[in-house]
Amino acid sequence: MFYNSEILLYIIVDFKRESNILQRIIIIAGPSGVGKTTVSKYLTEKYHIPRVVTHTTRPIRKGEIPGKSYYFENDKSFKKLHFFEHVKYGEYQYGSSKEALEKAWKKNDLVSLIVETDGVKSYLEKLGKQVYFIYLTVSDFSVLKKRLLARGDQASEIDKRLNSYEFKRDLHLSDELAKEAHVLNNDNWKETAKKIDEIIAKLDNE
Ligand SMILES: Nc1nc2c(ncn2[C@@H]2O[C@H](COP(=O)(O)OP(=O)(O)O)[C@@H](O)[C@H]2O)c(=O)[nH]1
Ligand SMILES: Nc1ncnc2c1ncn2[C@@H]1O[C@H](COP(=O)(O)OP(=O)(O)O)[C@@H](O)[C@H]1O
Repeated sequence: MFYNSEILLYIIVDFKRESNILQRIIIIAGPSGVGKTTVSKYLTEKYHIPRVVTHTTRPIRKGEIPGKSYYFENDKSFKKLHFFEHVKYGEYQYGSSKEALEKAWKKNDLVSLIVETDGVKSYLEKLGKQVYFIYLTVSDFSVLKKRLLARGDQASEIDKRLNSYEFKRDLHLSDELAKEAHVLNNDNWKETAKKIDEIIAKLDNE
């Protein structure tokens, strides 16, 4: 009897894996400086939730680690990659691969990914209910520039970023994405961390 129920449990777990019910992805979006990387790091450090590493042609920033923050590419190497989705943001290319997603899912059934809002749409279309979409925002957009300066970004890069079409677009959500989003205000990190803890507890119980 005990043996049979063990087999049954194995079949259920295996079925869930096969049908991808267990594999989920927390997608984090929002404007530059809002705290996407900070949230992703918190998920990794506190909950061992790995981040799907994406590719970019933008220059590496102070404090970033190649292969961990991003895979840093040039225009030629970027063209050779096989992407799940890719976009131009400002003057640089960004893209995520199915291989990187599978690699992260091999480590853990719950992973995180940072993308801009067109990327969010692609993931929602392709992965549907496996996606938990967090949109980060702040009450006063003027803090974003201050945070980018405090992060040590170059002033010239900050100006280009803040004036880009994509940055301005991602200050707000389209109606279509708003329906799917869990909006999190990140004015205050302690409060944000508490809200993330609640989200993880909820996801663990689903
Ligand atoms: N669609 C898509 N967006 C990405 C990808 N990787 C990063 N991004 C987005 O590209 C934008 C610029 O990223 P980054 O240069 O690191 O600037 P940050 O927002 O200031 O940290 C952000 O909105 C990221 O979410 C990707 O693989 N696909
Ligand atoms: N709630 C917050 N209050 C103040 N500073 C924050 C907060 N959240 C993140 N930061 C800081 O703001 C800067 C930008 O955060 P980051 O996570 O890199 O943003 P993003 O990845 O969205 O561009 C970092 O220096 C980070 O430490």
